[in-house]
Amino acid sequence: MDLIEILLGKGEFLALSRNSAYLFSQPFRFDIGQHTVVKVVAAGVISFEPKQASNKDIILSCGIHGNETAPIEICDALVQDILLQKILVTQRVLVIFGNLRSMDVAQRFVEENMNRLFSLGHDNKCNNYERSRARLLEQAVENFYLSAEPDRERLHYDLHTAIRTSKNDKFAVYPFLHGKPWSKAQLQILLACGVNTILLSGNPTTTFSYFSSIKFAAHAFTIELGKVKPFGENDMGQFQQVVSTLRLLVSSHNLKCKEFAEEDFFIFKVNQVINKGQSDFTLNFPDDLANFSDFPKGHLLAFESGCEYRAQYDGEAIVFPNAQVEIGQRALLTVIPTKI
Ligand SMILES: O=C(O)CCC(=O)N[C@@H](CCC(=O)O)C(=O)O
Ligand SMILES: [Zn+2]
Repeated sequence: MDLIEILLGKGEFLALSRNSAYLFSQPFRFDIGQHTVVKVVAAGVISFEPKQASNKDIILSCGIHGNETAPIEICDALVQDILLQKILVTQRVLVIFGNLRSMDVAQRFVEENMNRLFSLGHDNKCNNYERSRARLLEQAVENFYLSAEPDRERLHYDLHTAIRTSKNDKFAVYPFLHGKPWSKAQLQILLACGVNTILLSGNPTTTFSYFSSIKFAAHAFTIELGKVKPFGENDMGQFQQVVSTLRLLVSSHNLKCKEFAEEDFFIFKVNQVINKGQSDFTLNFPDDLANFSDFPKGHLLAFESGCEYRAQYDGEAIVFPNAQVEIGQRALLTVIPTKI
């Protein structure tokens, strides 16, 4: 059996990408039935294009951090079902399994956090797996969006899970839009996915979602789906809404969502981005404290030589605390409630 027959017969694109990446060293394409063109871009990168007219270009990425397994399992099952003709795409879809090597070692990354490597330009001075992979993924995104008409709707949902538990279990980071309006229609899609908590970012970042947002005006989000678990240990019942909504999104012409209502959401804006400046950076709360735990004004949140970081508002909450990051990288976000 050749590779295309194996993909169409078993649908195991991710397994082959991880076990036999050499099979995907050159791009290739094939058809599913009479209706869909499949383009295999590289190991872990595959697109599906309906032959009939469509109006959306949708990117679903996962595994940018290799130990965030629930999104990887969700996208793996989706790709299998498309290849096996259990789902018929009606929109152009690019599915990206980001950091294949870090999946193998069940780590967030091998050498460097890939989600700090986008929009950096093609600087080859320091090279490693994550840097070259980030460049490949940027190129795949560019090719995917630019090979269709520009007036189509572009979406990019970059699916993650958080290192610790979260009081608001599923939440999305809305990248900084430089003054452009937030899309309420997009928030309704997120709500249909079971994501009712939104963090409005106030600055440019080097994340994958910000890259697609700023460079291609895509509706892009980092979407956090619960807490990191090893492969096979996710309770997939927790993801029914996101699974069914993403499947509808790629296989319908017009996903119907309910009307926007502010009270359906918890909206926060980022108040402080606290970067680790010294090796002795310390968080002043327990390792198992959940994301979105809040503090009174003046409470000491973290400290390091020469610096203290305190809550500036009553009710300021912590998100993504991580004292183990490299010096210079984000070790903590604080957020405060807001409205849009
Ligand atoms: O739980 C954590 O500390 C990190 C989970 C995660 O990977 N989050 C993303 C957020 C990206 C963004 O701010 O848009 C990350 O840290 O890369
Ligand atoms: Zn992540």
